[in-house]
Amino acid sequence: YVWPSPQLDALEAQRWDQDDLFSGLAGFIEPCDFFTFGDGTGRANTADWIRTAYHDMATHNVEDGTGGLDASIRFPEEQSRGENVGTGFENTIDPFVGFMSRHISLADLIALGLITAVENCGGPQIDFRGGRIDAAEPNTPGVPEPTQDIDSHVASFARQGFTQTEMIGLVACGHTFGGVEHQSFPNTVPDLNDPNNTLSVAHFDSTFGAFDNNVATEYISGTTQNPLVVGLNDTTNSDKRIFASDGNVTMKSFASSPELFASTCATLLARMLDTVPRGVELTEVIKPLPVKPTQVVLLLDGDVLKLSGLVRLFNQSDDSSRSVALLLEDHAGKTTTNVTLTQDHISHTMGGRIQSVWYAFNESSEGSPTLSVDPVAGITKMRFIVDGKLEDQGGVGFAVQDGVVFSSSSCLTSNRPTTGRFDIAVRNGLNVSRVYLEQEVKDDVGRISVQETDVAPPVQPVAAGEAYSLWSITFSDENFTEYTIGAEIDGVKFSTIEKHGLGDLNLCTKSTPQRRI
Ligand code: HEM
Repeated sequence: YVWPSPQLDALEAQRWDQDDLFSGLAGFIEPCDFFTFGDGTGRANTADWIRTAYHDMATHNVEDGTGGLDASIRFPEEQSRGENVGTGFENTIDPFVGFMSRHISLADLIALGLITAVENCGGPQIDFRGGRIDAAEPNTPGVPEPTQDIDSHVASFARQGFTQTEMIGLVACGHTFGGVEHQSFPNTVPDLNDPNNTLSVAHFDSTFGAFDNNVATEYISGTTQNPLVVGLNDTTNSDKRIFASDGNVTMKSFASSPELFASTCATLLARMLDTVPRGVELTEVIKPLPVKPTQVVLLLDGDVLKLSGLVRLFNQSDDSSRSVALLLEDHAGKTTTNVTLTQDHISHTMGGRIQSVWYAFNESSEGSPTLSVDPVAGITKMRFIVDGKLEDQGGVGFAVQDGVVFSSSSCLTSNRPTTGRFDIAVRNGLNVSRVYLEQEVKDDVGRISVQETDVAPPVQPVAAGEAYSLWSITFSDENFTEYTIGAEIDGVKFSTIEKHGLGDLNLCTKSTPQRRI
């Protein structure tokens, strides 16, 4: 895709900046057997995340198109069903909710949780598409349980959209992580009395925090301790029935080839994540942009436009001799700025297999982290030159919108109660039909939408330098909410990326009057 695209940019960051400051779930699963939810050992967040994705998806019905990966597992009503025993779902959803935004649903985060867990803990790369929609209500029950017989399991996976062979694959791909906990399944797993496994979790294989084919090699060699294969209670030995249901052909192939196991899991897990209710349209597979501007902020500050941001070079070594230059093009088509950028930080993805190097939009590490641009000339696009090679998305450049920007003349009119004025600078000569503040709000089932508050056009134009006029709105805000700025320019909606809140503003002083023409 071509940058900027607000939703794809956000999904791309969450998917490919797995351990970065701004996004990334990987911090919750380092090391891979890390467990954050309550005291005790033997469980791992990775396993909870993978099981959550499966149980959310497993309600799908291919016939009527209902159910699927839609975060319906967040509803207490669904979590309290016998088929969803345990605390793993809460453990998964609690931290994920903080990563939701207008562009990323909880269901997308559940999908990304599985991908991050598998990729960061030794597994293959999994294709990710975004655009899942969070359900408004619980789905019909439908998660398979270990007490059911093989015919029920085959029928259950068929209802979810998977063949018998695919069922064997999916169960093995999931059960390379985690295990069965005594508290949830006391008849399958006894109290283990193990000081290194205080939650008494009988693991499916000897490496419960890692993706590998041990679940298959140990099963085929007869050394498996999988509690759903060698459990004392044969009624709950569902993995035994499933794995053996094709005469062990599939499990033998997994045991003899870690590569085949990994590639089969990559395909099956991607399909599992893309199993969504009928009518939901997923995006294209989110590929990493090789050169990606991020956190790009343009503000009007007095008589200058200030540009700040970062550019990420994906899959690059940490090379101090690399040169990265930023070129800015103005409304007349001229390149007005050509600065050499400084390295800012490094991030990793896929468990350290891929590294990204980030450069900040400032000329030196000591300088201010912004570039000044003449507002009259303005800015229309960015280009980068990396070690002499032009990076401009095949000629289109990286478009920057300078038509409607936040003005740093915004200030607090009163501290108690908190009342403030947002000044929004609108470029003269543009066809701007609306300016509004955007606030992310949650509905009564936790889904995020955007609430718009119109900013009335000024009664008389208020000049802000030669190129801009100010539209202002005064409002009180007890909740210190943050807003993005939205506008309709030539009938097309646009939003700033950065958020502003009254909490960030200083008290208005006499030196920030509004000038009138
Ligand atoms: C017939 C199908 C399946 C049955 C009967 C089944 C059964 C179970 C049971 C009884 C547990 C123990 C849960 C606990 O102790 O709280 C479990 C755990 C787990 N299952 Fe499955 N499962 C099935 C399919 C799958 C699939 C398809 C996946 C993923 C692709 C999956 C992923 C997991 C994971 C990761 C855990 C470990 C959870 C943890 O350790 O916290 N399962 N499964």
